[in-house]
Amino acid sequence: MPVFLSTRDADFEDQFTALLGAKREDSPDVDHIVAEIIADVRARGDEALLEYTAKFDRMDLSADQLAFSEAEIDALIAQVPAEEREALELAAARIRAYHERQMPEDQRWIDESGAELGWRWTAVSAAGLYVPGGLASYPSSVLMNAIPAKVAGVKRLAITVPTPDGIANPLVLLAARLAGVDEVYRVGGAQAVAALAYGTDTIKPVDKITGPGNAFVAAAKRRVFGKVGIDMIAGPSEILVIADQDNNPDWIALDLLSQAEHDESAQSILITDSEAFARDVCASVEAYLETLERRAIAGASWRDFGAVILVDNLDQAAALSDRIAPEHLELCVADPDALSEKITHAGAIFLGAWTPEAIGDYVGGPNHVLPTARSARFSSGLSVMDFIKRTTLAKMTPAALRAIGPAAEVLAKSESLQSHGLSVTARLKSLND
Ligand SMILES: NC(=O)c1ccc[n+]([C@@H]2O[C@H](COP(=O)([O-])OP(=O)(O)OC[C@H]3O[C@@H](n4cnc5c(N)ncnc54)[C@H](O)[C@@H]3O)[C@@H](O)[C@H]2O)c1
Ligand SMILES: N[C@H](CO)Cc1c[nH]c[nH+]1
Ligand SMILES: [Zn+2]
Repeated sequence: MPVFLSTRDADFEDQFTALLGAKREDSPDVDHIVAEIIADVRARGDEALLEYTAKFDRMDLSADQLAFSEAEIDALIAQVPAEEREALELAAARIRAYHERQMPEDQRWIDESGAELGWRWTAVSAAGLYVPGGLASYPSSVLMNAIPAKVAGVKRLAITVPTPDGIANPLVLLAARLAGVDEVYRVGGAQAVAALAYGTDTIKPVDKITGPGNAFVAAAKRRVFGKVGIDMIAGPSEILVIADQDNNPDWIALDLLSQAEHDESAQSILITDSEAFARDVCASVEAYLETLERRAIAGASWRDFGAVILVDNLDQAAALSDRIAPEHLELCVADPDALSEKITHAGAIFLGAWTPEAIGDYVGGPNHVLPTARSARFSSGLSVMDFIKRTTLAKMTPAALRAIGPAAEVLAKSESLQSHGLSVTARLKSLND
């Protein structure tokens, strides 16, 4: 059973704080293992990569088998049934259309001093896209990573994806082909992140690593940040559903289970103002757990990290939601738009009972790579912005330098940085000569 809290409980604040602090992905053990793996891949390159792949994914490869060849990709793609290809193409088109709107414009203007100022956007040169593949396979994540990168103009796209026991999902390769990915490597976990960051003989280093993954992948991304850019910490999935009693308990139960089934470390939370509805949803979750193929994973997640919170009103629900800062927030209430106005911290919001979170996972259009573990307080879901960077531009004229240069001279003096000041003085002096 998940924990059941009520804001009326005398110790609610303590219980809620304990829920927020629940250790799901930030464990020192994981970080310790990951640090060793990264150091080993840095030191031994492909050799270490092959050993970890044998250990964790049970595959004995040679270095020249790390990358999927074009012929292997062609053969796998040929196996994809038409229905799956069409669904993937629909998803790709919708994701592309959504992300094309995100591309910002360059700016350039002349201010009152006569200085010309601005900025321009350019893409990172090479991006490494982590596609999870341990407990489930994620063709949709290929699209969610690669399409924004392509829209941004990234020249080289490399995917790493674990293929446990050597089993590759043909749809992952088709998604890579559809999205214009250049290289696909059959490696996963912290070792893949290390290879993308530091490079090996086979995998050339990239400038930015994006994509979701389990606790090992999330910890590895944290550790390589600085050597390369990363998007965010997109770890084990989460859903928070705020629902009133006018909902079908089965629908809400399935929404909670949809994220619980990703990982034993996933987290599903229901906030409602109706105790009877909460009990109905819990009963429905238990009933579905009897039948689901992934009941072991979903059941463990619901038991260990699931929660039901009873509130007096929806304002309370919104305030608690902001403290949780969930990856996914479903608002199944009479006026979801009004409630969403009261929410500040969430990776993605799904408005109304007709918008199951799973639509966002596949075909809605917005990105499904989203911040987890409360990091929606300070980061956003993956977007075109993650693959571009801004370079500022400044162009002075003699008149502009005359107008603003003296202030620079004063500030340089106050910082005791003589050459800074003199570089301005020399130019101003030449104007007066
Ligand atoms: N937040 C998001 O946007 C988002 C999107 C999709 C999926 N996800 C999450 O991604 C995760 C996918 O996890 P997964 O496990 O299916 O695939 P994964 O590819 O992330 O992890 C598999 C790899 O983990 C490594 N690993 C496993 N056990 C290990 C151990 N004991 N020591 C060292 N390394 C180990 C192995 O190298 C293995 O190849 C789930 O948690 C899911 O919820 C999140
Ligand atoms: N819900 C995941 C993000 O947390 C994304 C996903 C991919 N496939 C299914 N779900
Ligand atoms: Zn999902």
